[in-house]
Order: sequence, then structure tokens, then C-alpha cells
Amino acid sequence: MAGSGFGTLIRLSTFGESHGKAIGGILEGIPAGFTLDFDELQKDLDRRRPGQSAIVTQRKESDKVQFLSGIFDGKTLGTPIGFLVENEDQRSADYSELEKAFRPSHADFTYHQKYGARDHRGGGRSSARETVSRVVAGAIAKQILAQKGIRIDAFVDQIGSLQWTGEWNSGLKELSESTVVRVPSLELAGKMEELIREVRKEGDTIGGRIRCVIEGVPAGLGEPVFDKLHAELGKAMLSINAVKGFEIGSGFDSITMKGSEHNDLFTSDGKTKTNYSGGIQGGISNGMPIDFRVAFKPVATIMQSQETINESFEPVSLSGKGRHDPCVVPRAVPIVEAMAALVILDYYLIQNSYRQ
Ligand SMILES: Cc1cc2nc3c(=O)[nH]c(=O)nc-3n(C[C@H](O)[C@H](O)[C@H](O)COP(=O)(O)O)c2cc1C
Ligand SMILES: C=C(O[C@@H]1CC(C(=O)O)=C[C@@H](OP(=O)(O)O)[C@H]1O)C(=O)O
Repeated sequence: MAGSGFGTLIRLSTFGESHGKAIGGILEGIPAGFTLDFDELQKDLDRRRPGQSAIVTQRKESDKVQFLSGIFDGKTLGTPIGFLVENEDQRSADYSELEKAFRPSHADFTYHQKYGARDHRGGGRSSARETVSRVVAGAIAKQILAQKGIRIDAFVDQIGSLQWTGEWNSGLKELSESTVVRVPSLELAGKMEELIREVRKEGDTIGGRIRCVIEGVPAGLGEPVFDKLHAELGKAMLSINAVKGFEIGSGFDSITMKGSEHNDLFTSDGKTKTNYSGGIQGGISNGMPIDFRVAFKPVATIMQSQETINESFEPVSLSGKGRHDPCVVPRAVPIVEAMAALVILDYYLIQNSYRQ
């Protein structure tokens, strides 16, 4: 069945439900002979892990990855890399009401309509628990890209109406990662954390935005016309749970600009003075930083009573149970980086296949 695999030369397939035995994946196309840094990989998993701070879901998972194939003596073999991460802290009884009723705006209703059968425990396959596999695969891709001088930095730049308006440079990454929210400002981090705590106290949720900057990408990556680089990045980002928007470069602000303001004028080294294109023109990277933003909704499970319907479409009221994120963006930062890394490595290898 379509839907659980992503990519062309670098191809990730994932499996698993939130309250099943394990989550895992098969990653194909990783070149042979690459020495993996397993501590670095675990760091990315820890950045995504539930229970990492007081402002995220309190489900406690160790998220230790077990590699089953494709790696020998710490080096990739070029064969499929099979891996899994066990689920350790499911509390499935919290979800018994969801066997028959649907949470408004989660995926309970649509999974039921599509398959006529679903694992209602913790949202089953629709839970963002699945993204642990993306982070394992993306961390491997990110390490390979780093060796080629390509770095991927995502960070939170908005929660609710609190927005970071500073100038990004990769030197800010350490600062942003030192805050639980993952925003590059200590002052704003405090305000954002406070906002998330308040929202959680009200039993509610709030949305936010992640910006991602990819530096060191050579000109030439991207496959027009249907597989444009920004189209693939857009698909990768929109496949992440709770994502509602993707903007590259000037994005929706371009609507009100004139060509004379918006054109990125060349400099003598083939770069451009401005980067409204966000590093991609005609679906092909132009050598400038790739720069995009991803909008996340306030997620569905709220600890307040709401009217909904059951499987017979009768009205029932439902109040969220279980352990949930009041705001998902701090934990989504490594997921955005992982999906970006899978796309860039895939397109890098495709581009190399054109060259002798
Ligand atoms: C890191 C992360 C954590 C999430 N945690 C929750 C959560 O605790 N509760 C919840 O209702 N949704 C959560 N979501 C969102 C749901 O997985 C998502 O809304 C659901 O699958 C429906 O899909 P859609 O919102 O993309 O349409 C999370 C998403 C991400 C990226
Ligand atoms: C467990 C994780 O996050 C989960 C994402 C999620 C959801 O609905 O997306 C709902 C909550 O868990 P459950 O699936 O048990 O309801 C979160 O705790 C994780 O990211 O590892």
C-alpha cells in the first residue's frame, strides 16, 4: 500500500503504532562505508523524546534505537538499515472512550472512515510517535550531509502570537538548543515557556512555527518539473503531524511585493544580494541558503469537555485523557531537520548520478 514510504534513492519506510510493541523503519540507499556517530544520533532522538521537559507530553520513553541490519562495526554496509524503537510507557486504558468516539480534529474519524478498523489506543498509527523513525533516518542523513559541508538548522520562531524577529545565523543554534522551547532568545524563551504553561493549565493547546535554514547546498539540486526541490520539501514538511502550512523564502509575503523589490540581484560570485527565493529557483537550488517555515496547529487533544460524535454519529461529550503535548513545536524541531535531511541527501545523490 502506498503511504508509508518516502524518497527515491534514499528511501525510508516506517511502521508501528503508538501503543503497539515498537516503532521502526527500513532505510535504503545510504552509501556504504560511512562511520556513524551513535551518540550524535541519540542526541537527535533525545531532542524529540516525550517527557524531555515540563512543557511537553509526560509519557516517558527512553527512545533507544536498536539497529537490526545494514551496519557492521559502526559502518554502513550499503544494504537496508532496519531499526526499531520499543514503546515502553503506553497507558492504553486512558483511551478506552476513543474506541467508539472521535476526538474533534485528531485522525480518529478519518482513519475509521478509511479503514473501517483502527487501533484507537493513543491515536495508533496517526500518533506522532511514528516520527521517532523519521528522526533515526534523518539523523543518519544529516551526518552524511555534514561531511559534505551541508548543515541543517531548525528552530522555533513563533508560539501563538509571540514571534522572534531577529537575524538568524548558525552561531545562534547553541542558544536556541539551550532553551526548552528551542528559540534563539532567552527573553522570548521565558515568555513562550510561560505561555505554554498557562495554556496547559487551562487544559488547552497552542500552535507555533519552525524556521529551517540549510547552508552549504550546492547549486543544481532539484528535479523539474514535478519533483522540484521546494515541492519535495513541502511534501516532507506537510507529512509531519499537525503541520498546516509551508512557506519558502518570501512565502505569502510575496503577494504584496513588486518584482522590483522581490528580485534577488546577483553578486559577482553567482550568489544573490537578497534571498526572497529561499535558495530555490525553478525547483533547483541556487547555492544560497534554503530557508523555509512550517506552521503547526494547536493540537487536537485538549483536557476540556467538547461535543463530538460516536461511531453511530450520535452526539457525545468527550474530555481528553492521556498524556499530551500542549504545544508540539519544541519537539518538532528535530523532526523538521530530519525530513529536510532526507530530502537534501536524496536530491544530492540524484544530482550526482548525472555527473561522470
Ligand atoms: C511532536 C508532535 C507531538 C504531538 N503530540 C500530540 C499530542 O500529544 N496530542 C495530540 O492530540 N496531537 C499531537 N500531535 C498531533 C497529532 O499527531 C496530529 O494532529 C494527528 O495525527 C492528526 O493529524 P493532522 O493534525 O496532521 O491532520 C503531535 C504532533 C507532533 C509533530
Ligand atoms: C508518544 C509520543 O507523543 C505522542 C504524540 C501524540 C499524538 O497524538 O500525536 C499523542 C501522545 O501520545 P499517545 O500516542 O500515547 O496518545 C503523545 O505523547 C512521542 O512523540 O513519542
